[in-house]
Amino acid sequence: MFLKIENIDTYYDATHILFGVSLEVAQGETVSVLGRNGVGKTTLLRSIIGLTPPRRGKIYFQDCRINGRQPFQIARQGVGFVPEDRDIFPNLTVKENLEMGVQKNSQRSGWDLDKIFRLFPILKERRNQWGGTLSGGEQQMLTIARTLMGNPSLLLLDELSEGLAPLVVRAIKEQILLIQKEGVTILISEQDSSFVLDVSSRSYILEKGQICWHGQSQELRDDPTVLDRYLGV
Ligand SMILES: Nc1ncnc2c1ncn2[C@@H]1O[C@H](COP(=O)(O)OP(=O)(O)OP(=O)(O)O)[C@@H](O)[C@H]1O
Repeated sequence: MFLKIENIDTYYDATHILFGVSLEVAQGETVSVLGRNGVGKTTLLRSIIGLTPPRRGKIYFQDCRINGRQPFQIARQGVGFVPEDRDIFPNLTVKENLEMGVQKNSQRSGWDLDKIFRLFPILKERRNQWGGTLSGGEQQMLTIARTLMGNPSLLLLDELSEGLAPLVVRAIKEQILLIQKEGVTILISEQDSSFVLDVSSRSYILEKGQICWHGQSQELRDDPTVLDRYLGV
């Protein structure tokens, strides 16, 4: 299995957040993690990248045990994390921000400035502007693009659509579909199911730090009662 999470428990100090979470993502697949505010979606992604390592359980990436390794080591192995808070450098230009994403000595290749600019034409237009002058949606695209410059084979996307206008969300959705076509495996956390059910083949629903449902995204699209129950939409 490409990514395999076995029975993890994650804490912030004494606060127990994830309870025996297990999840799998196959190579080339896009999987979504859905759940209301505060159920532990971000914590799950932070557990994988090693920012908040689980205290119990195991995480395997490409059959290597990664929990216990440092975030930079996990990133070097090919896991890219796009955090919720659009973590760009405001005082660097768009092009410089992208260059910061390059991982030297990486065995993986595929993404360069030309390819990124084909996927995100707006970033090409803005390439000499300061990162801080971009709109929220453009900053979100820049964060995704910078992470792609590190040639991740697994991309962790945390609540991309938060606070963005529907038109921007639609553009980002199209970009995710193109990133999938490049063979990147994606795990995406979202509160807004309408956005992710169209891009993911399978979904997991988190409630109070536990997986309470998993199955085909199609099932959630066809039967809104499950979403009603767990997401209250
Ligand atoms: N650094 C921290 N220290 C203590 N508790 C935290 C910390 N970060 C998050 N939490 C708590 O952990 C729980 C899970 O938070 P998490 O951010 O993983 O949820 P989420 O599902 O991603 O929700 P959101 O939509 O708010 O990001 C919440 O109750 C939150 O208050």
